[in-house]
Amino acid sequence: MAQFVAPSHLSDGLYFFHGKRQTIASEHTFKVYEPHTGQVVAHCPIADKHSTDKIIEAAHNAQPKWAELTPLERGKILNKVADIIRENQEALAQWEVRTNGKPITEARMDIASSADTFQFFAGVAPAALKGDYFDLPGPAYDRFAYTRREPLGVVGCIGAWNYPFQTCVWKVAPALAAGNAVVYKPSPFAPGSPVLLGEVLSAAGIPDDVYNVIQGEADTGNALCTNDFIRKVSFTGSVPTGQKIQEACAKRNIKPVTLELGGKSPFIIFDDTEIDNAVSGAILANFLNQGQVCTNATRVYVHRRIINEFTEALLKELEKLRVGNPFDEKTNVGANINEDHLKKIEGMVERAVEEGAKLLRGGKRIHPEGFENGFYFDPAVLTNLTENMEIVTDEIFGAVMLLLPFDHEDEVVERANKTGFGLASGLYTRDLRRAHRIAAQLQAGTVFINTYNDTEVFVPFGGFKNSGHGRENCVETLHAYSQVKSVYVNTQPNLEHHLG
Ligand SMILES: NC(=O)C1=CN([C@@H]2O[C@H](COP(=O)(O)OP(=O)(O)OC[C@H]3O[C@@H](n4cnc5c(N)ncnc54)[C@H](O)[C@@H]3O)[C@@H](O)[C@H]2O)C=CC1
Ligand SMILES: NCCCC(=O)O
Repeated sequence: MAQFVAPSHLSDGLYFFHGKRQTIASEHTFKVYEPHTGQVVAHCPIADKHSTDKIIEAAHNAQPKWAELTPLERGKILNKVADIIRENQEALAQWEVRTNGKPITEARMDIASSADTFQFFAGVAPAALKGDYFDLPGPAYDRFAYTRREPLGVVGCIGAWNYPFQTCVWKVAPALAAGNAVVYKPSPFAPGSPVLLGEVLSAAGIPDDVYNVIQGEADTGNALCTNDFIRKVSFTGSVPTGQKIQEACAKRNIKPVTLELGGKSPFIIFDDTEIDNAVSGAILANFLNQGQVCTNATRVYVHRRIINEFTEALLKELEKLRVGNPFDEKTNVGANINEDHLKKIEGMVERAVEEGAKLLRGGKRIHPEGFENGFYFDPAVLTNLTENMEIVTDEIFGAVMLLLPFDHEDEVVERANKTGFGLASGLYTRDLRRAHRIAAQLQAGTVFINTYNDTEVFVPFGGFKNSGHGRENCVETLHAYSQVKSVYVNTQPNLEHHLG
């Protein structure tokens, strides 16, 4: 068992199988960018169907031995994973910044919470992966039934790029705790972190081929979804890709899917709110991780009576915002994931302004000194918007805050729910009765009251409506990575059996 030492570069291998970092031969590659410098740091080979199938087959062969361990035995290994992550928090966080461009202060939190995730699933698995017992007619010791909770086999996971390490952990920790093997395909925009996780898992004692990383784009993802050995797919990404994945997972054999998809969350600020608190909440809800958070509350509804005061306080607070070098401890907003994504956000802001929106600040690419080629965007605040503008209806996935006035509670709830998405929502008020009345009406998987963007490993996370189905981060997740077998028992098989 090798000790985990964070590598200084990953260009020698962005695959993980047979228990170590590897590369493969391939005719096709994609470029790996470092968002904060804008430099290409690797050319990653793309796994075709043949390579994908081979790695999945090895996982299929390795899984039964892992499944033979009891949940407690597996949990001991997963607790070691948590320990190694904590011991290497700084090195892993530095890698996360290089991979994704986010501020180091945020990356540290992502890594710390990933350790908690392994610890949580290690701890709950022995109690949660349990069966039931049923009496059948006759003496209880002659005939009864019981259930067993068994792993599914090999689970295929496909991730987005905004939380490269954490997204991977949210899938891998429960899947492994339940006794499955995993084949993970990261986003080609942030391929490194799951490979580092592989090295951590091996150092903790996860057997070879139980955890694997393959690389590629849509074709590789599709090869994963349509492989017969894959018994479940867990996906984090956009709604259109989620639709394709759900379809692909029904094609060759029926695979259950967990879909964590996009959002367009509303954030409602009532006129009884302490303005400074609401300003901090709105900034957290919009500019965390450069605005690249699925739960982001871009639609900020502010009561008309306080919207001027709120806007003034917000713009004043945003004068302190520091955009730039993500390794600087004082930076609040780092680099966007890549140039195309940055252009997409700029384009949405430009079109909104052409349609009549008023840009109050930011909204353009910037080139901080020393990092001129990095993908930096000055967070935007827009007002003078209407509900049917593209920027108000479509997911932006960038640092753009939209200010929309409202007059009445019923009106704002209706506007908040008028979207196909249903991932998250938030509200600020001092009136607790109103807060819970609205929480009950909002069509979203998570509601934040006087707070935003909290995620705890023991609280369910997932979407309503087109934002997906299934939950991560809770005991229920373990059930989604396992299946129930019912066993009927007759301890007296020699007794005469009566039909009917
Ligand atoms: N609900 C949630 O927990 C989260 C949702 N997201 C959502 O993810 C999106 C941003 O991430 P992106 O990487 O741009 O999403 P995306 O949907 O473009 O890609 C996600 C992953 O799917 C793969 N993929 C693309 N086409 C595929 C296909 N046909 N078959 C199989 N795999 C395929 C990509 O290579 C990537 O690994 C946003 O919509 C965001 O809201 C992001 C993070 C969390
Ligand atoms: N820590 C936030 C997770 C949500 C997301 O992946 O966008």
